[in-house]
Amino acid sequence: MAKALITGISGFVGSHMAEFLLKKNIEVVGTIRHRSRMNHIEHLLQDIRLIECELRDPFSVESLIGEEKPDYIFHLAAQSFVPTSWNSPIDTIHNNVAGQVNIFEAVRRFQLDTRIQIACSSEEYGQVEPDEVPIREDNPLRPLSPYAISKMAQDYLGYQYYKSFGLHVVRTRTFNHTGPRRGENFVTSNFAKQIADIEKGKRAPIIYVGNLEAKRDFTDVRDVVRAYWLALQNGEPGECYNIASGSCCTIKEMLELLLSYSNVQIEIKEDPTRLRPSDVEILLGDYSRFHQTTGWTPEIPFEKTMLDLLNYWRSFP
Ligand SMILES: C[C@H]1O[C@H](OP(=O)(O)OP(=O)(O)OC[C@H]2O[C@@H](n3cnc4c(=O)[nH]c(N)nc43)[C@H](O)[C@@H]2O)[C@@H](O)[C@@H](O)C1=O
Repeated sequence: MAKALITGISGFVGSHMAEFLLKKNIEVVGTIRHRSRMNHIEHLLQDIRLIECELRDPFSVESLIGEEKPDYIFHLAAQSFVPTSWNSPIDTIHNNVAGQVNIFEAVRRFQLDTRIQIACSSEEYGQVEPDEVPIREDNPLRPLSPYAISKMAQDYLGYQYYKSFGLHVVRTRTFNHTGPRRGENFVTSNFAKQIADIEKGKRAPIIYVGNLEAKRDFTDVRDVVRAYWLALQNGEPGECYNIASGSCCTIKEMLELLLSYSNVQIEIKEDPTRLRPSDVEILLGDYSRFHQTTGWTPEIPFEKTMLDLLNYWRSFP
């Protein structure tokens, strides 16, 4: 039986990745930290193994990799919220970069032929010119946040460890993704939760928003984890691939879709604290390189993703 290690298994994507791999009969081991919340993976605890590991600590990572010797690593653990990266830039960069270097070094030390997927991001493209969409992998990277810098470093470290040491690293540059369990800081989940709370009478019928003009390309998380699996089956080591839906909408259009699923009358109000020092205007991805290599296409329509997300928040008392 093949064995997969998922870093950040208790997180949004990690929990969906674990579900996907278990259905494929892969043995699943995941890293958690002492303060990790377990609510996303409670239903899986019988079928997975959890190991406490601080990825920033090289000793912790070395003993984990040496003990487990996984066939696959899905490296999903990260500080992934862009606004937090302005408040704690060094922490974001250190967390995201050091954790990954520790994994690479441990795989190298034990001379494993582990296949490693690393979760890079469309945020790396940053400032995109109107004639550059849909964005291809060879577009210049013009990062606009410390988070984007941390992901560029992860991305290029993946390239470098492949070139220097032959590590089997596949770099997935994923555009926005969402679905049930999405953290409530992120815009889709934040708006869905506000609507669900208004429906329950827990708050006044006013939804607070930030920049509604930004355009984003959303993929369902369940399509994304399938892409990560295919990246390690058929992806070229050292290569980077866009994972995207190939279409985008404004945040306003996304909000209107969510509101169309609700019967309550809701007022929209801008909350200035939700505006960012600089916001990426448009992210629209061309995923043809990944499609040609793996045959992947996104399958779940955006309308279903957003309804599932709203119903997820409605399911809480
Ligand atoms: C690919 C990339 O995708 C994600 O990064 P993100 O695009 O920053 O995601 P988000 O959901 O925080 O914002 C999306 C857009 O929505 C705007 N927006 C408006 N109003 C609110 C609002 O009220 N809250 C938030 N959070 N955003 C708002 C906000 O200004 C931005 O333009 C992460 O997964 C990241 O890890 C990643 O890699």
